[in-house]
Amino acid sequence: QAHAAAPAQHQQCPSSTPVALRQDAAGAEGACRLPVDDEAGPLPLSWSPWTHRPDCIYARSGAGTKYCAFSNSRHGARGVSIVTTPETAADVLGMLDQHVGTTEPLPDNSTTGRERERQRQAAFRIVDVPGKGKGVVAARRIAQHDEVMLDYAALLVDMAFATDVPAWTGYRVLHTAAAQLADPASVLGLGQSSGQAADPLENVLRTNAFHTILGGQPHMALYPLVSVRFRLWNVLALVRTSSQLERYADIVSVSNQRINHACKPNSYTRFIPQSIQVSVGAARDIEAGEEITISYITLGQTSAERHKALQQWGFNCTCALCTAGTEAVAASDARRRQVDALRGQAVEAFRRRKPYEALRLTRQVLGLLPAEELFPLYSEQYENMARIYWVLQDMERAEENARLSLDVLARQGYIDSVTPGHLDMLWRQFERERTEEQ
Ligand SMILES: C[S@@+](CC[C@H](N)C(=O)[O-])C[C@H]1O[C@@H](n2cnc3c(N)ncnc32)[C@H](O)[C@@H]1O
Repeated sequence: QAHAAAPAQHQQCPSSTPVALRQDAAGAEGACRLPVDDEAGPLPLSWSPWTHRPDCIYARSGAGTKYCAFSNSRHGARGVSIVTTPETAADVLGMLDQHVGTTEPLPDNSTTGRERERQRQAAFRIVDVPGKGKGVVAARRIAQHDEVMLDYAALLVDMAFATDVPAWTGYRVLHTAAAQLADPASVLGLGQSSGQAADPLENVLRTNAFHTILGGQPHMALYPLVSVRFRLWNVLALVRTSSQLERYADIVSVSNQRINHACKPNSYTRFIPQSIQVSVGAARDIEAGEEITISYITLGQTSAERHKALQQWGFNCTCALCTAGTEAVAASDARRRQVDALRGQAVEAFRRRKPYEALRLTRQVLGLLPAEELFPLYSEQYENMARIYWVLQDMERAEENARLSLDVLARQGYIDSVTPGHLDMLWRQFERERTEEQ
């Protein structure tokens, strides 16, 4: 209620991006969305654009903090449900507006949306992959940086919800959120690699959720197509009710489309906060029939480090690199250790004001990256080259490398295109770093 009374021109919505930086209409007008909860009126209009009346519970502690299930069953392909506070829900409406507007046609209902979806679908198909269950393979050739798939978040849950709410009612709200999706099976049918938690939906979250910031707050998010395991320690301490199990028993077995892990993945994921989507892009050209893979863990680790990291996630990796012969694995490990060491040495040399040494070391790193297919590191290394040339006042080479760095980001979709504005931002950043160092 507090922000309803504030003068419109000075308003800043509670936890969201400052008004000046917001692209959505509500932000531009300086008007904050009013939080709605279960006390909103009985008519759909009162809780619009949510398609269901919010189902809310109070947190165990805290001055009347409420969490509710907010659903719009028409968002994206299968609806979206967000279990969060009314304030966060109000904040994220700006993001969802592009897709949840009650008068605007939804992208997936429009001809172009359907066509785009059809083309995307045509890029991959789901097959059985020996030793890994289901997997995703390219149905046609996919060029480097082309989008392989684009997925909407289906279920988002505030991280604090898990520990803040009483278990039984917590499960109720969670299951209400899932049931209100246009396609509840897309979430409830996701794999559960552990039966550790009492509730099946909790296991699904533990197995598949991405960490996503929403309205400034950490949330777990399920993107059913992309769905990647994400370890959540002690997040949900909730219990199952047998009636919920019965209700879902017939849909929990539905199979889903998901991407397996590889230690030299051919694809990468990118979060699109404006629409709460995840996009999967090709890190290199992918041939028809090749399995689409992403990395579940930090890229560039050695076999022992990867084994340890993946053990925590509950499986032994059988990707091409891990099952290559002992010699190939040892050679890869040696290169990875070298990349790691050289990156550190280059930074250290630069810090000690030895730019030519830093240049030599960075060039060596760049030379090792293709063999290990560590694509995300290209942008960072080209930026370092630009930084060194900038210090050496060789602006021609600085710009050349800055463009290479930005070009990688543009091809990954992080920026629309490389503009002089982006170059200026880099120069300003280098300038700031120099001032801070002095
Ligand atoms: C998010 S799911 C991926 C889809 C899964 N294959 C399925 O059929 O539902 C993650 C699970 O797939 C399997 N998996 C994924 N990548 C693997 C890999 N590189 N080696 C072995 N198993 C893998 C593991 O069982 C893992 O727990």
